Amino acid sequence: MQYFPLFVDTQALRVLIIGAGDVASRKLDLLCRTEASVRVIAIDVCQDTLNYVNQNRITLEQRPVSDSDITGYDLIYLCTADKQLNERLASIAKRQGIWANVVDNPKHCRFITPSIVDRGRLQIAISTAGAAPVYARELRARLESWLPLSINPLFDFIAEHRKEVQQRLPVFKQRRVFWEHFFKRNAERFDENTPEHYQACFSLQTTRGELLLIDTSTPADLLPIGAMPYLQKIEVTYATSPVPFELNELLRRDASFLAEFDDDMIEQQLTTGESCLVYGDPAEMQRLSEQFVDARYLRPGSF
Ligand SMILES: C[C@@]1(CC(=O)O)c2cc3[nH]c(cc4nc(cc5[nH]c(cc(n2)[C@H]1CCC(=O)O)[C@@](C)(CC(=O)O)[C@@H]5CCC(=O)O)C(CC(=O)O)=C4CCC(=O)O)c(CCC(=O)O)c3CC(=O)O
Ligand SMILES: NC(=O)C1=CN([C@@H]2O[C@H](COP(=O)(O)OP(=O)(O)OC[C@H]3O[C@@H](n4cnc5c(N)ncnc54)[C@H](O)[C@@H]3O)[C@@H](O)[C@H]2O)C=CC1
Repeated sequence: MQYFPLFVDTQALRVLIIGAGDVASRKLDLLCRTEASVRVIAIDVCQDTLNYVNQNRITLEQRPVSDSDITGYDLIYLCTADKQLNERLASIAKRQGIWANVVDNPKHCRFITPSIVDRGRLQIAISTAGAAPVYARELRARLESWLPLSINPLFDFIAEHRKEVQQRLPVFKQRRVFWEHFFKRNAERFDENTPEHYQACFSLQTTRGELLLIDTSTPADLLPIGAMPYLQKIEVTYATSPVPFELNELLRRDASFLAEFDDDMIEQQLTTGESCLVYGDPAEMQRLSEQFVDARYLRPGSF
């Protein structure tokens, strides 16, 4: 990974763009959506750039650039069609510790501009490490047609309710399960049902069944004493190995046994509020404990 994606806070970010042609104006369109302060220095200025000046979004100096302009910024975009000029200014920026983007030369770029899907709080940045910007653009177009417009208010809704979820569900794992359920139920759209889905996930959380995992290396007499009440709640036991007599004795008489199952079956059972036990080899139990974030993996000393 030569280029590492990160998301920069643009409040108080100072940006300088040299050049105001087509390419500069594409970078400007992106930057003007942010909270950064933007200055442009260029000899010829396209209409797009002038529009931003008229809206007081940017400041413009219509003149040739000089070396002394390259100071006091966080980011600089070098967008003239003069390769040598771009490179010279990039090396000045480098000496000053300013991050430069040279539009005609990735080798001199401290960072590159991704193709961006901008949906409010949801931002998707795509890069091909400079190999194929047109592919990045086409992938963006596909993602844009796939994501519903209402994804913007959805993420505003989520951001507004994040605190409430933290307060109502004090355990980290509960919150993770809550949000997993929420996205499964509500998907990516925001409509009149979204608040209902949100509320329903709180009650799902409380009625969801317990998932217990015991591996074949744990003898029944070494199971933690605190696990006994949970074992008594088990309605279904999924076992890939024969369940030892001593463990069987700890389970309810009416619990059913199944030797064949998959993750979806377990999930369905838990969602309907039934508690399950899975008994099998340690590697499989480890996998399940990662797959089901709310599982209790019972091992000696685990309570
Ligand atoms: C390295 C990078 C540096 C940077 O600019 O930050 C860079 C470099 C160069 N681009 C060139 C050409 C084109 N670039 C585009 C388009 C985009 N270019 C963008 C980013 C980047 N371009 C960075 C890498 C991003 C990545 O990792 O993929 C996008 C994503 C973002 C944006 O610019 O806003 C935007 C799509 C936005 C969108 O629509 O979503 C088109 C198509 C078009 O114009 O429609 C063409 C013409 C077709 C072609 O040549 O491929 C040339 C050759 C110039 C020449 O030959 O003279 C160079 C220089 C070189 O490769 O040496
Ligand atoms: N990174 C990218 O996405 C792409 C990069 N390019 C490259 O970007 C470069 C710019 O392309 P365009 O915007 O089409 O060029 P352009 O010629 O339309 O614009 C150049 C701008 O630089 C200004 N400029 C030139 N010399 C200057 C100086 N000494 N002081 C101040 N301003 C000066 C001009 O006044 C003009 O505003 C080209 O080298 C092109 O190969 C082209 C396509 C995509």
